[in-house]
Amino acid sequence: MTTPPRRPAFPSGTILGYPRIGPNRELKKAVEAFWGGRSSVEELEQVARGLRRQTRERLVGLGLGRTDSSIPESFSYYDHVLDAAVAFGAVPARFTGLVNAQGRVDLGGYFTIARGEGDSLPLEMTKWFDSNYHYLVPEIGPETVFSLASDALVQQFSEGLQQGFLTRPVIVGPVTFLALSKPSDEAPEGFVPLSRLDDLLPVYAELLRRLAEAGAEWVQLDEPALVSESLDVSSADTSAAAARAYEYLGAPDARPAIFVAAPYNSLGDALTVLAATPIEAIGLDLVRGTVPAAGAAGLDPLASKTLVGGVIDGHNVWRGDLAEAWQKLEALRALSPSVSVSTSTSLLHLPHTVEPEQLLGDQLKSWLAFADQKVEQVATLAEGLEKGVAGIRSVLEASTAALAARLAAPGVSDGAVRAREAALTAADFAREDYAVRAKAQEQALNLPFLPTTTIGSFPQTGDIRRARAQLVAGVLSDDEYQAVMRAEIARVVELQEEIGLDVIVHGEPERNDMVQYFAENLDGFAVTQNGWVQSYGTRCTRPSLLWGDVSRPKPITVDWSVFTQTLTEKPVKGMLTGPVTILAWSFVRDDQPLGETARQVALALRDEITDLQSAGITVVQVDEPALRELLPLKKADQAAYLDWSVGSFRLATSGVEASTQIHTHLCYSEFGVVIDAIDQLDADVTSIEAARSRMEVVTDIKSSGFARGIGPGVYDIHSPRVPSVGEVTELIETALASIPDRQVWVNPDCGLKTRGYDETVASLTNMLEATRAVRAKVLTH
Ligand SMILES: Nc1nc2c(c(=O)[nH]1)N[C@@H](CNc1ccc(C(=O)N[C@@H](CCC(=O)N[C@@H](CCC(=O)N[C@@H](CCC(=O)O)C(=O)O)C(=O)O)C(=O)O)cc1)CN2
Ligand code: MET
Ligand SMILES: [Zn+2]
Repeated sequence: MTTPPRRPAFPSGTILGYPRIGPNRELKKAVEAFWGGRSSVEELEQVARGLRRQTRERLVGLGLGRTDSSIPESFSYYDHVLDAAVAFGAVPARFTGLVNAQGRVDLGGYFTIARGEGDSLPLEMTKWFDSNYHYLVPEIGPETVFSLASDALVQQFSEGLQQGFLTRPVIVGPVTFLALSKPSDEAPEGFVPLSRLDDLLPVYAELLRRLAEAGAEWVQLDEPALVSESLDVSSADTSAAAARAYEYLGAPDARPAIFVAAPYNSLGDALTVLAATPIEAIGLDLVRGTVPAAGAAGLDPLASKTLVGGVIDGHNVWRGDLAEAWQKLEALRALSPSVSVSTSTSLLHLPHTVEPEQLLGDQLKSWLAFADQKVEQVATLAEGLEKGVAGIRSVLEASTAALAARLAAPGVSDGAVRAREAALTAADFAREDYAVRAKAQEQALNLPFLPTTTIGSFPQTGDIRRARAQLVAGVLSDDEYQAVMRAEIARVVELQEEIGLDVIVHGEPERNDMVQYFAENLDGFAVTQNGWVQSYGTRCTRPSLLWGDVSRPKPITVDWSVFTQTLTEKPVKGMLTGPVTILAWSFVRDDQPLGETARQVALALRDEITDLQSAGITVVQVDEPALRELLPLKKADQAAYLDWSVGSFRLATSGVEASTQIHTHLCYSEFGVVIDAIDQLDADVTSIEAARSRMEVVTDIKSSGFARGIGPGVYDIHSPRVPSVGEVTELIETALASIPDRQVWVNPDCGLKTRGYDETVASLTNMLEATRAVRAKVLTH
C-alpha cells in the first residue's frame, strides 16, 4: 500500500467567493462599453485583470493570507455556471459556430451564448438556489462532447502567482453543474444530464491536474446541489453522483487538495457520502444549517478531513453574533481536530463595503457587515483558531453588545404596528367569492375578449436615469424631476393608446428599482448609495436594508396613478411590489420570523391599495416575481413558507371591493412546484413568464384547475429580438388550447425596463396584431 501524498494544510480562515462586479461597478461598465462598441476586448481584459489584482490585494489587507490558499480565485465576466459550461466544452449546437479550430470560444462568443444573437436564443436564465442571483442554464445531451476547452481558471491562478499570491481556484462542482443543466434540444425525451457524469469527470480531473502543474495547492469545488431538495433530480441521485465523482477525482496523486463547499443549507445525508470519499476538506453552511451531531453514523471519517465552518453569513448583511459563531466552530471540533472558518456562502450576494455609505447613520452602520467586513470577521475567528480565543475575546464581546443594542434600538419594535398585526383575523385574508368579483369587474371594466396589457415598466432610458441622478445630486429640483417623469408617462400612455392596449400602465419611470423605490418610501427600511450586488450579467441591484418594524408614513404611488388616469379613458393599472418580493430582494432583519415581517409590509401595501381604489383606480397589480425564489430548499420547510407568503399577499390585496381587479405577476422561475400556491394567491388575473419555455407552464395551469384570469407571457423581454406576428399568434393559440378562452390575457413575459423603445414598439405592435387575428378567428367560429 502506498502512502497518500502529504497535502498542505487548509488555511485557518477563508471565504467561499468575493463580489466580482467591482466596488464601483467597474466590470459592469467595462462589459457594457465593450458590448456597445465603445471599447476593445483588450481594454475589457485589462479592466478585469486590474479588478482581480485589486481583489487579491484587498483580501490580504483585510486579513486573509497571501500564500496559504485562503484567497478564492472566483472571478467571472458574466456568470460562473456559464464559465463552467464553456470550460468543459458544453456549448449548445446552435452556437457551435462560435467554437474555433482549437475548440475554444472567445470572449465575444461567451457573451453571445449568454445574450443570444439573431434567431439563436441565449441560454435560459434562472435563480441560483434561494438567491436573487441568476445563472445561465447549461444544455446537455447525449451529443455533448466534454473537453477542457478553456484555461481561464489556470491562467487566473498563474496571474495571481506572478503577483505573489497563492490563491485557491474555485469552480462549480461536477454534480452541481449537471444537476443544474437541462436536456439539450437534441436530447431524447426523459434524458437526464446527470447521466453524463462519467463522461464529464475525466475533464474535471484534467483541469485539476493542470491546476496542480501550475502550482495550485487547493481547489474549491462548489456543490450546493447537494443541499437542495428542490431540483429536477432527487437528493438520492445527487448523493450517489457525489460518491462517484469524489471517489474518482480524489484518486490521482497529481492534483491539488480538494475542498468541496456546500453552501445554502445543510448537507444532510450527503455529508456521510462526502465523508467516505478521499477529499481533504468540506465546507458546511452553519448559518442556514446546523453543526452535525458528533458520533452520528458514518461521520467518523470526517476526523481525518478539515471541516470548514461557514459560520459567517454570506447571504445577509448583519454583523451578527461572533461569539455564537465561535461556539459553532468549537462544536465542529468534536467531529474533527482540523477546523477552519469561512463564510456560509460566497460573498457574491453582498455589496463590497459599508464604509463609504453616507446616508446610513453610525448606529445602523454599527450593525452591518458587507463583504469586506465579513472578511474581517473571518480573519478574527481564524486568529482565534490559530492562537486561542483569549486574544479575540474582546472582539466577540463587542459584536454581542452591538447585537443587543440593535435589538433594543428605537424603531426596531413599533407598538402601533405590532398592535395592528395582533388584531388581524381570518377575514383580513379573504375577498369575496371569485364569481361575484368576476361579474362586478366585467361590469366595471368592460374589457374585450383576450384583453391586452403589459407588465408595468417601459424602457428606463438614459435620460430617465440621468434625471434621477441629477435629482439626487441636487441639479434638478423636485418639481423639475416630476415634470420629466410626467412627460415620460404621457409618452408611454400615448404609445399604448396608439398600439391599442386595453389596460394601461404608467411605465414606472419614477422607480430606480421595483423594491428599492418602495423601501425609500416606507419606515423601517434604509437604502444604500453604492451597495450594488450582481443580479445577472451586468445587471445589479442595491438591496434595501429592512431593519425595523415597517409602516407607511404616506401614500406612495397614488399621485402617479391618478395623474396617469387623467391621460386616458381606458383603465390604468396601479403598480405595486408584493410583500414576498420586497423581502426577497432586501436584506431582512433576522431577529424575527420572515412571516411576521411580511405581514407588516403587507399591511402597508393594503393601505396603499385601498387608497388607490379610493382615488378611482380600478385595476391594481401586485408583483410577486420572487415567490418561487424564496421557496426553502428543504421540503420540510416549504409548507410553512407557502403559508406565510401566500397569507401576506392575501393580506395586502383583500382590503378592496369586488369590482377592483387585482393582478399579480410572476417570472424567472419554474412554477410547477408552486402552482397551487399561485392559485391560493386568489388574484383575479395572473401574468406569468411562459414564452421561453414555449408555454409549457399552461399544462401545469390546466392540471391545477386554475379558474381565474391568466396571462402567459407571449414573448421574451430578456432579449432585444422582436417576435413575429406568427410566433405570437402561435403562442396565444397554444394557451387557448389548454385554458378556457375567457380566462386568457395577452401580455409580454415581464416588464420592459431593460429594453429600448424601438424594439418595444415593434414587439407590442406585433403582439396586438396577433391578438386581433386570434380574436377574429375565435369570434367568427
Ligand atoms: N431588485 C430587483 N431584483 C430583480 C429584478 C428587479 O427589477 N429588481 N428583476 C429581476 C431581474 N433582475 C434585474 C436586476 C437589475 C436590473 C436593472 O436594470 N438594474 C439596473 C440598475 C437599476 C437601478 O437601480 N437604477 C438606478 C440607478 C441607475 C444608475 O446606474 N445610475 C448611474 C447614473 C445615471 C446615468 O447617468 O446613467 C449611476 O449611479 O452611476 C436609477 O434608475 O436611478 C442596472 O444594473 O443597470 C434588471 C433586472 C429579478 N430580480
Ligand atoms: C421582475 S418582475 C417586474 C415587474 C414590474 N412591474 C416591471 O414591469 O418591471
Ligand atoms: Zn417579471
